[in-house]
Amino acid sequence: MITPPQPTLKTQQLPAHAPVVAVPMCVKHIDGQNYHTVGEKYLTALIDGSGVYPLSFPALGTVLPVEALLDHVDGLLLTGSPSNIAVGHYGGDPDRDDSPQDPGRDAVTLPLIRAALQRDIPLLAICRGFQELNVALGGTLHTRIHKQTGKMDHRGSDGPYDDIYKPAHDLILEADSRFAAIFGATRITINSVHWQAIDRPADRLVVEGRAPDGVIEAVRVKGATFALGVQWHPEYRCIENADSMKLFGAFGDAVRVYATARRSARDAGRAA
Ligand SMILES: N[C@@H](CCC(=O)NCCCC(=O)O)C(=O)O
Repeated sequence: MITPPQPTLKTQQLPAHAPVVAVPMCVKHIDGQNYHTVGEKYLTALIDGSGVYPLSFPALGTVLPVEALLDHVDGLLLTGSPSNIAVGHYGGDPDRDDSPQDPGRDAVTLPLIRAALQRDIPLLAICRGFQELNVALGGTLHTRIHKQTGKMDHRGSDGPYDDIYKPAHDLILEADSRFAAIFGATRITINSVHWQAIDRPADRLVVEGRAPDGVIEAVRVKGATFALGVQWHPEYRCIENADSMKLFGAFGDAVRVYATARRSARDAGRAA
């Protein structure tokens, strides 16, 4: 039995014109109805860590023009989720029979990632979002890392939350990587709450960090101003972790630069 979710962390007051970051939601089935949800810790991490407004976006990609969303936002955050990307999107081995699926989310995030990268919108992808980034760009996944010879068990415990998201292993970063520059270090300690992981990284991804067992944990999109993916959970109690605040702070800085340019272009269009 998992103890109730962590208490809502203190959230700062944002300036009126703080930039806006889109956060695609997941579909949960409760009592026969669909609910569109997002974990609160991602929202408070954007507010407290990045200084931006989160804008949750429903997983209705088959009826909503997801690309139109990008005309109104300054960044994209792809959250984690217990659900897995449908294997059909990357041609991998059959997933476990009881693998939780979320086709509604798949239908939004995979095209949204490609569209955001075409516009060079700042993007931060976390856990499932990290895996979506790889699949959207043509990469593949392992569906059960703990079954791989020589790999650690990267799954979280059964609770309570502080145990699930406790520090689990080191992250070893390439010395010349964007992440090493953000953290000011080539080795940090991270949490781990995932069954799956990148198998073949997409051609556009630079692998910047791995776990001690070689599992890919940090990637950067080649040629993008700010498009980073992480397999761990920096959003969890973000304000209590210096490395997490550095990562969300760097994301917020990139979003503010993009927002300024977007507003200037919009104002110039109005003046014309
Ligand atoms: N289902 C995938 C991705 C794991 C993941 O995103 N875990 C987070 C769960 C809840 C949360 O913190 O948002 C896998 O198992 O690899």
